[in-house]
Amino acid sequence: MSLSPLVRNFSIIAHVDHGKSTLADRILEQLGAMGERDKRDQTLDTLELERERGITIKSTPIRLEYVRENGERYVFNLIDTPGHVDFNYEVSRSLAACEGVLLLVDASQGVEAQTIVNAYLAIDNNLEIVPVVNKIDLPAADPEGAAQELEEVIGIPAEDAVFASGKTGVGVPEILEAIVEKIPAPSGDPAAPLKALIFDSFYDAYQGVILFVRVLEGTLSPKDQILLMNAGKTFEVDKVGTFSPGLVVGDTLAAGAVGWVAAGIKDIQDAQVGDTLTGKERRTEEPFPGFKPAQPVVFSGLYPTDTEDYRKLREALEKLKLNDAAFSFEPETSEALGFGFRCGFLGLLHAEIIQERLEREYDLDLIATAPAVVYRVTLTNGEVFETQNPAEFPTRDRITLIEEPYIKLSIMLPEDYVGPVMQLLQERRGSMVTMNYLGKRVELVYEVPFGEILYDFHDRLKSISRGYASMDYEQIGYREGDLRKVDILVNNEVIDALAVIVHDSKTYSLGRKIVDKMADVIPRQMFPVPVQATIGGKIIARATVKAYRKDVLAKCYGGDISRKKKLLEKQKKGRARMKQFGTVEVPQEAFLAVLSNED
Ligand SMILES: Nc1nc2c(ncn2[C@@H]2O[C@H](COP(=O)(O)OP(=O)(O)OP(=O)(O)O)[C@@H](O)[C@H]2O)c(=O)[nH]1
Repeated sequence: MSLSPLVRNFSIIAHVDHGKSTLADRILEQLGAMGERDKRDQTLDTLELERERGITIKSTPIRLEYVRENGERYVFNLIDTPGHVDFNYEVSRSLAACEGVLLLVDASQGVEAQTIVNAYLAIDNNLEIVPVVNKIDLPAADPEGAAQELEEVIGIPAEDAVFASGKTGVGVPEILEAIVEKIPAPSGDPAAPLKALIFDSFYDAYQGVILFVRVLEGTLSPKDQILLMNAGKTFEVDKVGTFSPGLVVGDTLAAGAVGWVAAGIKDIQDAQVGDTLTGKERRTEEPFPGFKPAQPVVFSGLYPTDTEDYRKLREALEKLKLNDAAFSFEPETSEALGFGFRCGFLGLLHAEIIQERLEREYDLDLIATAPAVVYRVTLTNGEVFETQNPAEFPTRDRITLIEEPYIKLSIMLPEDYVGPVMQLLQERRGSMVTMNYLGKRVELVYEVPFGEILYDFHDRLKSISRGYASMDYEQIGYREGDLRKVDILVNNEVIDALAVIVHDSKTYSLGRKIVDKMADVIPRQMFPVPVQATIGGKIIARATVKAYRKDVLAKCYGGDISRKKKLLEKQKKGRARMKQFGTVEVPQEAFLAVLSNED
């Protein structure tokens, strides 16, 4: 007998801050899943950093029991999804493990950029959508307006929306009923060959990698020999179980179930999100479609400020990597910064999180170089290679074609700010795809080079729109770009770690800004320090860090001109020696000078 008719697998999706965690907690509370011990705010967000930043990074499913008024008992598997665009692939895999979603919209904010993107992820996965207009307790709430927007923008009938508040709990019983009524039970044949989708994983020091899986077909039990189809590796299952919250050991997981598997997997690279489990002998015909290996798209160099910390940094990176298939690092040497690592991330937030964890949890002081995307370069000899390290960029005369990654960016904003935001997008080399009016709000869809939004785009967008604009994006592949490498020289020496790749139209303005900013932050030396920006050896901007002027003449009250000359001569020599032997201290700020390119 299969239990699946009484199972509901679902997820909650929403724009950031629309109240996903709060509502999830209220549902947990109503279903009695939160013992006093666990009753902290927002059980679903686990990492300390997640709490502080108020965002969800790792998905943690929870198994709940719901008893209807007529006595029917249901098992709800609530699968949480990360709340940031860097992790959209993880979101899409978590959704693939569900039959339905609660789509939350803040009643005072209405539909935002991430509401739309998430709703489409759900539609692409053929999921049933239960629309929920949340935070209706707010004085500024306009539940009907928000429901209407859902209908206009996404095509979900306004009358289907459940009005609720995660804060007061109103509407939560209706949501639970809607989950039973609208979201289909999982299907799948428990007797078929095993087919299970990995939608998340983490590394446990004792059991190895723990896989979070949705069983689509067949059954999974301890001692089973399994094959990870994309990785091409086989393992023996140690334990399986469910979530309650926390890992609870069970006997088997049958078609329709959401649970976890431990199979002595040591390397998280072997068990990537999106891969399919099947039997080693009795295989399913096709893996679950849409597998994408985790691939870093943003790169930055990380160097210990204290060279003694190199080993400590390596060990910390290795530990973080155990738990994060999407993070990569390899040793790199910079003439300026010494020994460090070139690290790859899913996006800027991911980069910031890892850096912060290194500094906090591993007590490391780091210098991070400006983040860069992956460029594709075709050389005159026909060779094509990808590089994300400006220091490795070939010279102009060896290049026939440079391509850069593009994204499709959607922005929701009040119509009053459309002009300035369009101007910002133009500055960032964006081209418009569509513009939709929704009452007093507008959805702008643009195609923009990814490198152009890496730095301060989001902050600028927020400040231009007084915080009202929201954005989301997806990658759409490579396009030709007229890009140049700008080198930065301090004291006439190229500082490799400061090189940046920039569009031809921006080389002069960016070069100017970088050298000015650097001249500002580099401490004064005993001699003047030139800071220059160059392209292919040609200087395009220059600034000088002024020297301290030791007032050697102060000692010669008037008096002898030859003595004055001698002193000045002496000072000049001293200066030359300093230049020769002295090293200029370049502070971390200078490495990020490129980031403040919009001042
Ligand atoms: N008035 C009111 N405030 C709410 C309600 N639900 C959430 N909030 C507040 O809205 C803010 C965001 O809530 P969260 O539950 O953290 O939002 P979230 O969608 O989980 O955020 P992410 O995890 O970043 O996606 C918090 O300050 C909550 O206290 C509600 O129903 N009514």
